[in-house]
Amino acid sequence: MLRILLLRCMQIILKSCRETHCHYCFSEAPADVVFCPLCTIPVYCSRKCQEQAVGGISWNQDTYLESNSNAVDLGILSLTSTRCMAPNSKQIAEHRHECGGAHWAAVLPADIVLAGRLMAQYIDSRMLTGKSSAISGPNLDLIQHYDIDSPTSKLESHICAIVLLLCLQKHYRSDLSWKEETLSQLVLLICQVKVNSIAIVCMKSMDGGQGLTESKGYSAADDAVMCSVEQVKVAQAIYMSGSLFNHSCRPNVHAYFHSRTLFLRSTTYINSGSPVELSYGPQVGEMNLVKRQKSLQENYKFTCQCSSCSELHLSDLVIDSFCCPQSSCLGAVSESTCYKSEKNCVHVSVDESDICKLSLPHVSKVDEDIEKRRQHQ
Ligand SMILES: C[S@@+](CC[C@H](N)C(=O)[O-])C[C@H]1O[C@@H](n2cnc3c(N)ncnc32)[C@H](O)[C@@H]1O
Repeated sequence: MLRILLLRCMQIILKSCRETHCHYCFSEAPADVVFCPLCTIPVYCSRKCQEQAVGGISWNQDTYLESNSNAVDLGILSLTSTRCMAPNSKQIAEHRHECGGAHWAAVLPADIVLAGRLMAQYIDSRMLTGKSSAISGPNLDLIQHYDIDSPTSKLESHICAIVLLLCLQKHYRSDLSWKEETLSQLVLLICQVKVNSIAIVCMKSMDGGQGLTESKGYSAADDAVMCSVEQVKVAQAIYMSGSLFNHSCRPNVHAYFHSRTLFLRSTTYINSGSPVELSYGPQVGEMNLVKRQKSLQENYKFTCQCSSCSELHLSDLVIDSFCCPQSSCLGAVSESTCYKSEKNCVHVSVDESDICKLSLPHVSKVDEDIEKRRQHQ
């Protein structure tokens, strides 16, 4: 079995989970949450998570904000600024640049704040190595679709990049000099985040229990209870190597998360030289071909060319089908495919090697049968 652990990453909690989940490890937040000492945006499940996200804070009268209440006046916050602190350790705090000043991280969309975190990580690592002059942007080896983006989407990326740059400049103040191309680098970064970010999901019990992670599993037999669980999107992340995997509607690896870490586990034997493909969402058996293609186009802006989309699968035929009313007919008949089929047959590829032929009943005969049944009732 193939197991891959992917670490190099940057994450951001989704707005819908801001008050219910830890902003660092994404587990469900306990009743006694820990707040960021400098602003009211994030909550953490423990001091450890808070320190990892915020870093060491030097306390003084100017920087301290009473933030142990979510009801802090946003007007006051937006007027309050904290002194920019250069990173002084190897650990780069992901949230520090979002603290103080305008409350922008709570307002901008998650993917823009994520792009801001990547930019801040690049700046902080340069400052750590003493290269704080002439900031441009990180050179990430990630695909982007700027060329095919709609004019509205391009405009949105440009406006968000301008706002983000102003926010970052406010945080870093005069400690840095910015290159002219920084703005276009930020547009590029935003486009890369849009194409490559992965949704972090956790399993949530719908019976009011605690959130479950997939690895713990849940055995109804062991516990003699039934439990309904649902996948909940809690955060959005960029994993540098995780972003290299293409989508397949019949993936050969399954992605799951432990806190912030992405794991991939093979679900089938993968031949040497075959691509390792995961699912971005739609899968054969869950949605028909048309719906899968539509979902990938709408959410990820590409036309799926995976092997499963190049041929018709049995499940694509039967998933939205009617059950055949003829007792002698084994199959389920899809309304659309029935009329398109030639000589009253549909050719179905069951798997790559096996092609089977489904016989369809004559529509007029079906009508007769239905009429006969009505008369019997
Ligand atoms: C996260 S990237 C995957 C890695 C990318 N192929 C690369 O070379 O870096 C996602 C992009 O890859 C392409 N892609 C991924 N799966 C695909 C598929 N099944 N069919 C067509 N294009 C796909 C699309 O352009 C999509 O926006």
